[in-house]
Amino acid sequence: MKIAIIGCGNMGMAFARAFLKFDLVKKEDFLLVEKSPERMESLRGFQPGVLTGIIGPQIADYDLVILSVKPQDYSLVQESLRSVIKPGQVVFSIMAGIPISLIQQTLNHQEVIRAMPNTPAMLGMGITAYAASPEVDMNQLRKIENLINATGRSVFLEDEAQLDAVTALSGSGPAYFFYIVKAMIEAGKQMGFEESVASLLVKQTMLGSFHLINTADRSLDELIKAVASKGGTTEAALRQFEEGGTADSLIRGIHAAQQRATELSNG
Ligand SMILES: NC(=O)C1=CN([C@@H]2O[C@H](COP(=O)(O)OP(=O)(O)OC[C@H]3O[C@@H](n4cnc5c(N)ncnc54)[C@H](OP(=O)(O)O)[C@@H]3O)[C@@H](O)[C@H]2O)C=CC1
Ligand SMILES: O=C(O)[C@@H]1CCC=N1
Repeated sequence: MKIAIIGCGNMGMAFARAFLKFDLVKKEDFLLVEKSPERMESLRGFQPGVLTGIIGPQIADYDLVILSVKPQDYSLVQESLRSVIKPGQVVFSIMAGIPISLIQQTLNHQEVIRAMPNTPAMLGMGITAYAASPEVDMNQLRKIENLINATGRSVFLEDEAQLDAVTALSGSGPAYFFYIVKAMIEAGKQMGFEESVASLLVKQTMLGSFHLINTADRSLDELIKAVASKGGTTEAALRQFEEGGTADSLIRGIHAAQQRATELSNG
């Protein structure tokens, strides 16, 4: 399969590297389009078949065109892509918020898949939800699913509208996790630990706790209860979180992310 990637930043290259790792695509079968001169320079080491700063007619030679620019940059991309894209090519967008119908309309092109991955895709541990226009056939869809699975796990959504919520939950989710880890390390520093020690204590706690969630035959409430002894230290912390509205605040934040995804679709 020959793949063109437009916007070769964090996510575009996470996908490219995952495809390479599983031998799904050869290096010479990549066309990388990147605007940033610094990024272009670093992409030379990847040795793609074609590395360019502009969208040109050679795009028509590629089976799949991945759109991985920021949603705000899409209007410029569509202006040049519209005249070179050909029927039969599949457009695969990971841009937050931009609906399939808008991509179809702006590119005058019907075969479109919209997906929402997350940064653990860089390690092959991502989760990607995706939806497809009816014009994408089963054969195309199967090939795309194989590609996505090189970056981790995947969920097909019948209802594209759910992708804004996916964006808020798992797309942005890694940042929420890092935010909580950072706050815990900060608390450790305030209590007198070197950053390295605080970091080790917190990271290993998160890793072990994650495995407990995944393997222990207990609900989250039961897992919390098993840590929080009556009248003990954990209860003191949880009481403070409740009084400060920590869980509510996280939930409100996730709704705000969903709202922002919807705004991005409106330009
Ligand atoms: N980061 C994440 O966790 C996730 C991101 N996404 C989505 O993925 C997309 C990319 O995000 P991310 O990889 O983080 O962004 P990056 O900024 O890392 O990468 C985007 C790249 O596209 C370049 N670019 C902008 N305009 C053009 C153009 N016309 N032609 C070619 N290249 C262009 C940018 O250059 P310059 O910097 O000069 O503008 C930049 O290098 C976004 O739409 C985002 O919504 C989805 C899921 C998770
Ligand atoms: O913050 C963003 O807009 C993108 C989408 C999901 C993660 N990053």
